Amino acid sequence: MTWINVPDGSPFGPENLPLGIFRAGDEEPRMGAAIGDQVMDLAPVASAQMLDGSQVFAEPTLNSFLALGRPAWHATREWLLDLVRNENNRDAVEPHLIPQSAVTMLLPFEVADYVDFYASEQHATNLGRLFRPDSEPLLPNWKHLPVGYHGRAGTVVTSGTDIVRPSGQRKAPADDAPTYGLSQRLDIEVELGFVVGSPSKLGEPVPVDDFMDHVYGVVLVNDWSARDLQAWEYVPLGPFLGKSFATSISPWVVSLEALEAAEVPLAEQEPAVLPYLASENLANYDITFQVYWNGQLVSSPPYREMYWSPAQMLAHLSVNGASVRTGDLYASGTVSGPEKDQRGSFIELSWAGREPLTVNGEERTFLVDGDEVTITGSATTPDGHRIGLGSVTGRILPGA
Ligand SMILES: O=C(O)/C=C/C(=O)CC(=O)CC(=O)O
Ligand SMILES: [Ca+2]
Ligand SMILES: [Mg+2]
Repeated sequence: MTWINVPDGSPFGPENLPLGIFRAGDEEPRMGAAIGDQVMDLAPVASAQMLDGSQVFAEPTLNSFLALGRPAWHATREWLLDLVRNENNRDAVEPHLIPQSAVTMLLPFEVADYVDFYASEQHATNLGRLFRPDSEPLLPNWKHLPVGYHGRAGTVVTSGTDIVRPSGQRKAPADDAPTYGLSQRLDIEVELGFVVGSPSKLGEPVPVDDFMDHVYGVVLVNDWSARDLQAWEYVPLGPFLGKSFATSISPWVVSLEALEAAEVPLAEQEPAVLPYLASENLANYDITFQVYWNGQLVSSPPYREMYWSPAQMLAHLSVNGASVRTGDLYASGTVSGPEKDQRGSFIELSWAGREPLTVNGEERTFLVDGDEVTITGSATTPDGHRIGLGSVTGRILPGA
């Protein structure tokens, strides 16, 4: 409950309170919390209350806040919950509520390192069938470790950024030689991204049970993928230019504390994992995404079906002693469920172009210039409230 007007069905009810960076007019960008259709401007509220460390709310990225760690994240959440629940705060807060329509949302944090996993069994099986039709779809390592690769942090962009169609080398199996040109198989990947707050030390793996100490929250991710570039370049070192041209994230970072109400146990893993990946407390999130292609709903991938938990991903990416930094982003990998209308990429939805979709009356396989894709996602908790992640959107511009 809250004294603030929150429209029915809003992704940003009073239990959620995600954080982001907004710009109002020509003022300096700073931190805000989403509540209903409004942004709470945190810096003036915190400084009027002489809150300890209130200067972090005036910064143009979340990084300083993220570096504070779990006790401070928790205290901030308690403070925000009290602000929105307790009507005594109305006079202090109301002047600092700004309509979201009046602000521009920016990239919420400076991305340190970016890692992309491959944690959906359905997606990995589908892509195995499409990319490697003559072998077993799941490679022998897949159920022993969360497969991933290091991506390009500098090309992570915020929702609303236009995506220029990339060029590169392509060679279909039937072609004699590679050619250079614009990607003809531009695709999306629906993913959940985990945002690291507290760093770890070089040489010290992060134990699987320490996930909550390091990860602050989540964002929506669209890992744009040029399938023709990818198919030719990826053996044996994995994705490179087919993925690195742009990755879009949503502007609001939803805290793990808010998402806790939507936790579900991880499904049993068979074969059993090695001890550094094992824990009694492995959880997943009951989040459902929606994919809109030029406004038409084409898929609803379910996160709860993911094979690897985010805690296992963090334990694995640091097990060799690699440290994590404030602002690291690691993405789950494409989220695909068992049903056709739960697939998280167009290569799967159109079965590599062989089974076109009908989008607003037109046949579609991969993205054409001018197309716009919007991904939304939310969890409904057992007590019936909704924790929304907002949306991430991007439009394809012609390449040069
Ligand atoms: O199976 C492959 O060769 C590669 C598949 C992907 O596109 C990898 C990827 O980006 C990971 C993911 O999003 O699940
Ligand atoms: Ca991906
Ligand atoms: Mg990408």
